[in-house]
Amino acid sequence: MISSSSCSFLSNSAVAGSRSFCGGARKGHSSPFRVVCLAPSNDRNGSVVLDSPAKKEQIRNEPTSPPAEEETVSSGGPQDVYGEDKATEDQFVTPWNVSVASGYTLLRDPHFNKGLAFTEKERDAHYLRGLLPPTVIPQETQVKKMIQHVRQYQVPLQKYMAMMDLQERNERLFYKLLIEHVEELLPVVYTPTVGEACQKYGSIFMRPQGLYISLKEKGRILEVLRNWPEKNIQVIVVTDGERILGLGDLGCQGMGIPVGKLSLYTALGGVRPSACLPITIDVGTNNENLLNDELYIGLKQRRATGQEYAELMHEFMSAVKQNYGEKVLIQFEDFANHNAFDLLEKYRSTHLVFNDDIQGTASVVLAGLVAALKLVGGNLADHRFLFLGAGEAGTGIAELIALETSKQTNAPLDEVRKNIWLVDSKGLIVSSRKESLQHFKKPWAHDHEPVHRLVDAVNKIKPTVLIGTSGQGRTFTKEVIEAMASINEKPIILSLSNPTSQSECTAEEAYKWSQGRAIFASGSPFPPVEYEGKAFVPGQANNAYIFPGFGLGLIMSGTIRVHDDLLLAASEALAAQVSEENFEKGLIYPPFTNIRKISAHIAASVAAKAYELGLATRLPQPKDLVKFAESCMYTPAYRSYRQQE
Ligand SMILES: NC(=O)C1=CN([C@@H]2O[C@H](COP(=O)(O)OP(=O)(O)OC[C@H]3O[C@@H](n4cnc5c(N)ncnc54)[C@H](OP(=O)(O)O)[C@@H]3O)[C@@H](O)[C@H]2O)C=CC1
Ligand SMILES: CC(=O)C(=O)O
Ligand SMILES: [Mg+2]
Repeated sequence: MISSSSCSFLSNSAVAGSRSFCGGARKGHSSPFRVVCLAPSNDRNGSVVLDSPAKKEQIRNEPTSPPAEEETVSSGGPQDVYGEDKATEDQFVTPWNVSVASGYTLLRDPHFNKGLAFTEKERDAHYLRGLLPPTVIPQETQVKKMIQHVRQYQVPLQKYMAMMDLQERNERLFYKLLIEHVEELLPVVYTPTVGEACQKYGSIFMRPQGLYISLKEKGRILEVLRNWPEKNIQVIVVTDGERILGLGDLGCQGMGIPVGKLSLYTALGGVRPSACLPITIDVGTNNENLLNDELYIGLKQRRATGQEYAELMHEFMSAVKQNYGEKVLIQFEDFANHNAFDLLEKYRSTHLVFNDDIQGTASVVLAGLVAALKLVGGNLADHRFLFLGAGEAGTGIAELIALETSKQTNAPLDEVRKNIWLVDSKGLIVSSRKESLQHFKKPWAHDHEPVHRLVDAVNKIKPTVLIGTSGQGRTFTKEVIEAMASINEKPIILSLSNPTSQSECTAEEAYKWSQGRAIFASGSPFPPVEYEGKAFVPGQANNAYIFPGFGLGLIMSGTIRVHDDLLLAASEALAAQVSEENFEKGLIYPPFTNIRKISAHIAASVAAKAYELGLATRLPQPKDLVKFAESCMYTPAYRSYRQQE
């Protein structure tokens, strides 16, 4: 056996950042075991050497006779559109090599396994002969095979499990499949199916994903972070599981959300999978079913609150900064609103933090509204907004609309807020309720008599835009939609709550009850609807449009703090991606098919704004930020492995 550090290509820093699964292999298997190095390796100029696209094509066409390994060209860097994934690292070129075990262990390492795509030469070089059936198939064929495999399942959760299984076996194939079939597979790895997966998380997973930090680890969180095998982390998505989609407190089982969001960071935004870290903070759960379930995987105690909660979170935030530095992005996801706003407020000036439910959602909805104005006319200031739901998503969106309107009109924020109304579980938010309101609702308490029912609020406020962020399914009733349609020629109706079961109305209901006049989008996807012989394609208003590109923009520019203007920049970039063809179909969001291109534009716009505000630390500023963003993106094509001499 040769230890990983004996690889002559490995510099000290590369050793620190490399994955070595040698230890596991030693314990588990007695198969031949040696160190191999992956191309890329470094040429003398410090640039990364990769196989050329032409050579990759040759491999595809002639899988049984791979070209000589010496035929390599320089790649990576800004010219290499979607070519390599190194540019999101801290230095422009990071000299690294990775050591992996060969043989049986290599096949069981999801980061490096290629399955039947291992070439004849690789099979010889890496002790794989006999461990695989004799056929060699290219990655493209593997993708075709896998999509057929996923499609054979009728039950969404089975499709989800097939995808997770693939992710655990062959990471690059997982991402290639997801990228190439993004419209079809997004509802499988993300909402709505991820909601059901979280509900059943404890029983469907054989192998833990991500990092669990519970109250038991108090005082030792830095130690726990150091147990994670990757060192160069760029994005952490963290939840405490208290508000998972619209499904409530799922405790430790909320882990499905950070895992799913981070797979979108990679597939949609091109952030390297090894730079992504899903974390669940387990402070207990108030979900009685879970507390009484002997198979529940989390802490069986009621949720810690107050000082105990704050101390654990503070230790976590400090440990993250200590371990990964100032520039790691921490995305808060699906915290309950009584913690979410406070955490964002507390850490926004000391850490690079972003709350997806408050800020990402706001940015995506503002983009959809700006696009919708092209269909309905007028400026933001000409419209009146009514929300069902005044929590993270509702007040986050409301605040960004107000900010943008105020910038456009030079009117004070307090003045423009008066055009925006919110309804919570107790009715319309009005000034007579102000004393008892949570702090994030107070700015929305306008003078009005109390109104209890949504339909009455619609008839009294006469909104042009109705937005559902209540987490309560079927609350946009026939009466409500008909009222919107009687007030507006083209009512804008957004049912943002997830998963599908919690959507305020279905696409079919929105079109049917508005006689085909609604401009509709929903948080979870609905299939196209036919109404009176006309096809309607509903859009998906989901923060998945924003956070991957937004995060990439922060990372590639080395931005150290999130500023509201960055959210506006992301929003503007997304709205600009809606084409005439999309508008003709009534769409206010572009299709997800082009999401990597969209993400590159969002990233560029966010980075440009960060440079303008002096928040970006990566200097000099690249000239063409879109190209730079594209060059930073991870691509899941297999790499050629070569043996160490
Ligand atoms: N499409 C997307 O990208 C996103 C969608 N969402 C979805 O939005 C929903 C809400 O999330 P979030 O804002 O974080 O949750 P919060 O818990 O912060 O807010 C929920 C709000 O809905 C109100 N509410 C609950 N029941 C009713 C009811 N019957 N009538 C009127 N209002 C009601 C609550 O009222 P009260 O304050 O009185 O309790 C609260 O104001 C979830 O389903 C989530 O999945 C969230 C983020 C992004
Ligand atoms: C989409 C999302 O972030 C949510 O529903 O919570
Ligand atoms: Mg969320």
